[in-house]
Amino acid sequence: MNVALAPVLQVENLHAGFGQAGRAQMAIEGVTFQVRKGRVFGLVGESGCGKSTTCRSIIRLFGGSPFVIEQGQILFDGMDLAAMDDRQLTQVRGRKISMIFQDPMTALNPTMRVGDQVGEIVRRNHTGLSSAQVREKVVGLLREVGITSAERRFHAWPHELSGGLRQRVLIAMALSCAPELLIADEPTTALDVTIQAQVLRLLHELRERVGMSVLLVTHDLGVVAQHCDDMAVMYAGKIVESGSVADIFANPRHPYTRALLNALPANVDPHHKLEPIAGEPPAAGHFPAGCRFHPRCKFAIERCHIESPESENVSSAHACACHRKEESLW
Ligand SMILES: Nc1ncnc2c1ncn2[C@@H]1O[C@H](COP(=O)(O)OP(=O)(O)OP(=O)(O)O)[C@@H](O)[C@H]1O
Repeated sequence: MNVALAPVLQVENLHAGFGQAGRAQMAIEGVTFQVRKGRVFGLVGESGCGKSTTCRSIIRLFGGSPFVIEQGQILFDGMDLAAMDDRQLTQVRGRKISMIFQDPMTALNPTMRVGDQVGEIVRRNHTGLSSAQVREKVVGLLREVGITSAERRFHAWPHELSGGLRQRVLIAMALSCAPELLIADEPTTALDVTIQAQVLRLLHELRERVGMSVLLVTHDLGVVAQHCDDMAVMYAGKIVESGSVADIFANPRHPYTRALLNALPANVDPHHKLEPIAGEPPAAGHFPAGCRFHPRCKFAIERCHIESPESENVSSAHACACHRKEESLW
């Protein structure tokens, strides 16, 4: 086996949702995927399909909302994170797995200078450093994420930095523990397009330089095409298609993936009208019977209304959950 491609994270048949145990509404069901070592894995889908819930389940960060993992395993470094209690998870969270979020402003403390905030994390991860050593390490991290004049910016307040710089500060914090896995939940959605590209390029570079794996959440297939190696498409709490980015872009097998790809600007033929997917994705608690995509699917047949399709391989590293995945529909 190629050791470089061994999975660093394996999520197996994960069922999780919000509410009290026994009465919780499942937001994700049967979610299975692997993030391989040194690879960028893209999790893509429309708003509300369960991308954030999947990521947050891994490190169980829900800002106090009652949350239940009903079934499944989250295997990381030989441990099952789903079976760990909070105290055990603290040893993993922010040490071996770091996470960055969509809005870099709310994730920073507005009353603390950025250097001190990064320093706090450095101290936590590297005990026994002198103040001068902490400072040196912070400045090094700020430089590593491409912040120029790092010594000066050490003393800046978060509000003095642009959105792109703030996201870089958060990436510096996430990197201070040299994580094996970085979970980035829509890290660039709040940023404008040029800054988005810079931050994504930085993640890509770090993956190569530091060798970490990245789980990147996005609703943008263009981002997946440019920055990810492997991907999964989510719809209504389930993964409908997964595999290498090259395989899925060349040969999408799920009508939902196909529709998302059709809507990519580069694929839109100027002579044909863009066909958006009619209708809205259903919210947790309102999933239809059968295939969850069938009310919006122009290829749906009787079976799709009744029977939920299992995810099955269409080639060695490409799986799809659609009753019609083997047919030539397009
Ligand atoms: N704290 C919460 N309490 C109850 N339900 C929630 C909570 N957070 C999310 N949900 C529900 O779980 C489902 C999945 O939401 P989630 O945020 O994971 O989707 P998403 O794909 O990440 O969407 P977005 O791109 O908008 O963040 C949705 O139906 C949502 O309403």
